[in-house]
Amino acid sequence: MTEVQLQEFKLDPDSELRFEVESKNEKVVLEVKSGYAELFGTELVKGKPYEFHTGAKVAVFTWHGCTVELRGKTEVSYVAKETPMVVYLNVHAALEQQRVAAEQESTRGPVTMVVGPGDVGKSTLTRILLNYAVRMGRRPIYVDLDVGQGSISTPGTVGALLVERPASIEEGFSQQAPLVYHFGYSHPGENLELYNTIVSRLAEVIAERCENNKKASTSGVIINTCGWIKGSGYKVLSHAAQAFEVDVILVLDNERLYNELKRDMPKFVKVVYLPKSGGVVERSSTQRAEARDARIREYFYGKRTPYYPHSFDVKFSDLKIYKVGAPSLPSSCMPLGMRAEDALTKLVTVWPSPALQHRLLAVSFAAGPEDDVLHSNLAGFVCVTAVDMDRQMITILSPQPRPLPNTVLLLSELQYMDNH
Ligand SMILES: Nc1ncnc2c1ncn2[C@@H]1O[C@H](COP(=O)(O)OP(=O)(O)OP(=O)(O)O)[C@@H](O)[C@H]1O
Repeated sequence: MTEVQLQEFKLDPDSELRFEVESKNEKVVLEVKSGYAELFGTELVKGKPYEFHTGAKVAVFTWHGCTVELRGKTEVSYVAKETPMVVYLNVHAALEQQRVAAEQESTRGPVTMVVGPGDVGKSTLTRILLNYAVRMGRRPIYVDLDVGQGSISTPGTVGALLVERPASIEEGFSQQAPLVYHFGYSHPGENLELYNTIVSRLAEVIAERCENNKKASTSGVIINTCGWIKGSGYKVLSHAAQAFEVDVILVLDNERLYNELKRDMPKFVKVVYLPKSGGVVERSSTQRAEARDARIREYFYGKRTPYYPHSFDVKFSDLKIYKVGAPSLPSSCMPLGMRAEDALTKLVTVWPSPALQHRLLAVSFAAGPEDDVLHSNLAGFVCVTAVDMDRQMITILSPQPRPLPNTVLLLSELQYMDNH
C-alpha cells in the first residue's frame, strides 16, 4: 500500500496556502482543522474534507488565521503572505456601496466587467466578487463571455446565471437554468460578427430580466471576459462594455489596456487597475485544450455529483442541422443593401456526414430555421458519437433521454471524444 502524504500548514491572518495537483489520477483532500478559511470567496467548513483532482490550482485564503491539512500528493504547496485579497475586498466594498444606493434609489446596481490578458485571474476575481456579494445576501448575475475557458454550459458559448448561493468548492456555481447562446468556436476571432451579435443579445435579455427582478437588478452584474485584449480583441471588449452599459471595468495586470480603456470609455465608467495574484498559474495551450475537454466531459458526466447521460439514435430526417456563417464574399458580389459581414451570421444547412462524429451540437429553443435562431437561447448540448450513413442515423450522447427537446441543432467546431 502506498503511503498517503500528509501535510499540515499554519496560516497567519491575511495569507494563503497555494497548491497544485498535477499527477494523473491524483486526489488531494483538504481539511480546515481550526480557524476560518475561504476558497476563492467560498467559506470552508471546519472538519469537512474537500477533494481536488488532477489539474486543480487552488488557494486557501484566511483573514483571521487557520490550520489546514492536505492529504495526497501535491506538486506545489506553499504559504504566501503577499496577496491582493485586501484590494479585492475593497473593490467588493465599493460595489456593495453602489448596491445600497441602487436599493435606496430603486435604480440598477453596478454592472462590472473584469478584463485583462490571459492567466491573470479574471475568472477567479469574478468568482470571489460574486461569492462576496451573495454572502451579503445579494443575488448578482454572473455573465461569462469567455468562449474558450468559460464555466457556464460548455466552451463555445456565452452565458449568464443568477447566483443565489456561493460557489460550491468542488463544483463551482450551481448551473440551474442558465441563459446560454451558441457561438461554436473557442476564440471570438473566429467570427467577430456572430460574437458581437450574441453578446448584444445576452445583454438585452439580462436587461429585460432585471426589469422584472428587483433583487437581481440592484445586486448588479459581474462579467468575465476572454484574455484577448489587442486589436480586434480590444474592439470586442469595448463592444461588450457598451452592450452591457457597464459602470465599472476592473483591469487586471495590464497598464496598456487600462490606459486605452480610460481614454476610450465614457467618463461615467470607472476604470480601475488591479494587481494580479502571484498565485495565478499560467497555462499552456495544451493545458487550456485539456481544461476545455474536461469542461465538456463535466457537462455530460458531472464533476463530484455524477450525471448519467443517455445514448440514442436519431434519424437524419428528424434533424435540421445548421452551421452559423457562410463563407464571406467581397462586398461587390453581395446583393444590394447587404453587407459582406451579414454572411457571417447566416444559417447554412449541414448535411449529416461522418465529419459530424465527435462534434458538439447545440440544441436550440428556436421553433424553426425561420425563427430568430441566433437570438434564441439554448436548451443544451448533445455530442455525436457515431454516424451511420447506411441506416441514415446518428448516435448522440445527450444529458436527457429521448426525444430531443427540439430538432433545430447548431453545429459547434468543438469536439469531444466520448470514451467514458
Ligand atoms: N491565488 C491563487 N493561487 C493559486 N492558484 C490560483 C490563484 N488564483 C487563481 N489561481 C488558478 O490559476 C488559474 C488561472 O486563473 P483564472 O482562470 O482565474 O485566470 P484567467 O485570467 O481567468 O484565465 P483565462 O485567460 O483562461 O481567462 C486557475 O486554475 C486558478 O484556479
